[in-house]
Amino acid sequence: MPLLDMRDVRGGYGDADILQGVSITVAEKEIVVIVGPNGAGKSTAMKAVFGLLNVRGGQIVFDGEEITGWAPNRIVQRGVCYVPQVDNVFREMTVHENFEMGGFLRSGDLSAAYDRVYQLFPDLKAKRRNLAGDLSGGQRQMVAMGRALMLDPKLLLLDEPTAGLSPKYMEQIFQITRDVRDAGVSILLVEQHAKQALAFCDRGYVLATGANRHEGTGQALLADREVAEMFLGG
Ligand SMILES: Nc1ncnc2c1ncn2[C@@H]1O[C@H](COP(=O)(O)OP(=O)(O)OP(=O)(O)O)[C@@H](O)[C@H]1O
Repeated sequence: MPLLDMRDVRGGYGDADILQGVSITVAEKEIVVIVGPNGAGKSTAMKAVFGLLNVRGGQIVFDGEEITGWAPNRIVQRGVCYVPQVDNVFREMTVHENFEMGGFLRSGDLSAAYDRVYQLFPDLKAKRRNLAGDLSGGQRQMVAMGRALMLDPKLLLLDEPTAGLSPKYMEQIFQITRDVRDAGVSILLVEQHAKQALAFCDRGYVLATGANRHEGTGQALLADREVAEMFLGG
């Protein structure tokens, strides 16, 4: 049984359905990427998992329990964390304070959680007293991921984590995403950099106009002529 099983989900923000039947699964310790043209509903599909959408059809099962219609705070408690594309750090707080905020919902000793994030993001250790707003875009993205990881999620949702980053930082974010997976966390991410993301993920989904269009291993999708011609720029 997959960790996340989103089946035939329909829904939107107001009355109109943006998702017309989207099905996505993520297995334990798997990195799954959602790609597709602008406005395809990639971010919306991810928001549906996190309870940010009016879901009007289909169902979302996480770790054996149906979470369709749950509020985000309850979904967080169940083990899913979401890193939005923008405004994902407290800019006026230090790196360490951002991590503290991340751990706020957890009780008990957080020292192991701090050790883990500083191990994953060694660059941030030296910058732990710097304001998050003063960091580079790539480092801010790491703060956002670290803050989410303070909650020790089973599934991490990343909305375009490499948006606006240089190729060097993009590769670094992908590498860190692998490290996070190797530490036992499953990952679902939305990516604009479709080629690079398909090359790095385990499995991918191509969405178009709010519905599934293609799915397969990253390598299979990269090798698919139709996917290449229609979605990857030939
Ligand atoms: N908060 C919102 N309220 C109303 N409509 C929205 C909202 N967010 C997105 N939409 C609409 O939903 C559709 C799908 O948007 P979504 O952001 O999921 O696309 P996407 O595939 O992630 O593309 P992009 O790469 O452009 O972000 C678009 O038509 C968009 O205008």
